[in-house]
Amino acid sequence: MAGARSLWRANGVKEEQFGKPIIAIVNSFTQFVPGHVHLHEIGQHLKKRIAERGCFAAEFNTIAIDDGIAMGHAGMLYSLPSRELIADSVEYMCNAHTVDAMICISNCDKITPGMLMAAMRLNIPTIFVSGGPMEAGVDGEKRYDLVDAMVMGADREVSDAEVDVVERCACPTCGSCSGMFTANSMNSLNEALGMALPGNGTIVATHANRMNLFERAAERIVDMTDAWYNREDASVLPRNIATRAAFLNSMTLDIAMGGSTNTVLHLLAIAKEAEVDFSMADIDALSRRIPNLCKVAPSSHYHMEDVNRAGGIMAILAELDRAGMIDSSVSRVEGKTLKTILEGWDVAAESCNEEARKLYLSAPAQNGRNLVMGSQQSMYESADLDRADGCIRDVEHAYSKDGGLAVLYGNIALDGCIVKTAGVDPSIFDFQGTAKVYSSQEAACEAILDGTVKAGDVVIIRYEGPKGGPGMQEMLYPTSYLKSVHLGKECALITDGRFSGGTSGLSIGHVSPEAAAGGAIALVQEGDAVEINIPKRKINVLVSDEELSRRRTEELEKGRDAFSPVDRDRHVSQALKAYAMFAASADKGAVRILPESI
Ligand SMILES: CC(C)(O)[C@@H](O)C(=O)O
Ligand SMILES: [Mg+2]
Repeated sequence: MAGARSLWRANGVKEEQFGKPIIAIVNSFTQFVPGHVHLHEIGQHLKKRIAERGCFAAEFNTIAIDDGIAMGHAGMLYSLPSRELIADSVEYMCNAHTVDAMICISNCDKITPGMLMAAMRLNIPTIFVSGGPMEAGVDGEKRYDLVDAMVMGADREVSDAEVDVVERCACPTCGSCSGMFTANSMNSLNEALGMALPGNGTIVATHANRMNLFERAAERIVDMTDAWYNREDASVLPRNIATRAAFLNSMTLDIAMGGSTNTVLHLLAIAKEAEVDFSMADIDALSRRIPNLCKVAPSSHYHMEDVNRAGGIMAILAELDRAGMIDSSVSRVEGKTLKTILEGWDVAAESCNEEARKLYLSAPAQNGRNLVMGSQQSMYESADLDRADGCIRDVEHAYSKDGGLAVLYGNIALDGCIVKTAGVDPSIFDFQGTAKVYSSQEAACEAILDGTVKAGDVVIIRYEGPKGGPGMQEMLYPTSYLKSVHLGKECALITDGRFSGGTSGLSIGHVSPEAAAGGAIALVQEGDAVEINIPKRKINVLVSDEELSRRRTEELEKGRDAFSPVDRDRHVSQALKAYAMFAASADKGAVRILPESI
């Protein structure tokens, strides 16, 4: 292979680096996404650190889509499919160049899951480190985030001048938007899965300790390659870290935090790549026994920086561990069990180490616009260790005994659907209303804003699933608009599409099978009564089985046009059609399923 070696020399490989593992720095830097805007130089910085340890590292980039910018127009069709594109491109680059290990620099919504899917597929030593959360926006005593800007922007009772103030302050720094939105949910889950170091989900992007985290991850990946390639220690491989027990831990954390509903989709997809048996039935079972220990925006006034001050993800895992709700014998990227890591990193434990105590005091600078990673060193004066009334609660003082997510089943969701109960007012846990049916997000938004949707309605948005959209749009606008018109507690919304982590209210998504795959959500008619009962995990359109099957026969008589929207004019590109052709419904993670013959 003299040719390849010659080219590696031209890439900068030194004589002494031949024969040693090649480590890919899989970066997701882009200037289109504030969560990634600060990642330009970090890749090269890590390359130097890895070289100091004797290995050759080479950087490549993945794409990254900003859901908040893509939202509300046709751009959102591309967001979820970009996850598969990211996974594929990492596989292409790594396999084409026979990469031995990866350090994955992710952050926003689809990048962490896309890279995790690739890590499970490739099963080479891999460590993740995310770009970190954005600081919350500050206006006097008030804290704002992106979702506040969206909701207030459409609220007729909020003046343009007020909206302008919030728009300018809601997203002050680099990093992933500051609430428990999808990016932060995934980066927190990744910490619980064992693929990222403590602090990954919660240290703000601007803090010097975020830079330290990157450096520690670079050190660790060199040790991980040594463990696997020189000592045959397989415990550092992704599939030996992300085991079924680890997936259950990760989902448990999500339920305890009331994370974004997108995590369900992504964990199912990642588990499929890892060939781990993990399904909606597991999520359903967990949601019935895991309490809600932490509420973050949009479900409370707390932001990720407050979770960090309370001890971050390790503190929540430790509370869950004390109650016997997770399996802490799983191994992690540190090469240690979760139990061992919790001993050193749980701020509520006496055994907590000094490094951890300092890390969890990392604070936002609250100094206005700052796009530079690791550029400030503000520290909280004290930690939030109030487990009865603080940001993180112990099991005894849980926000609710039931977790923050629930899987509902019924005649319009035979394979299930998802609701973030942490964001639903308990007064509407049991809700019955009248269906108003729309075949696109746009049509539903119009109806909400022009007053067609009234108190007591159940807004059904169908043909927005993985196949039907295609791309399973994230619909923060209709759910935010319901709040803007003050119907947040008076209406429900049901869709085969999905939501942003910023969504709260009685918003039920991921209805499976989706309308375009023949799901009964396609058979709901305007004026039908719909019942939703969260404690009983039920969702039904109140028409008889005979009537539903009569409607199904009528739909099928349309032949080629059956189970497709009649009144929608939407341009779908070739690229999206290719995804739609293979996309499974949300209960399978919206992954592409190839025909068995291929
Ligand atoms: C733009 C948001 C809030 O990040 C959204 O994309 C999410 O999924 O949470
Ligand atoms: Mg999103």
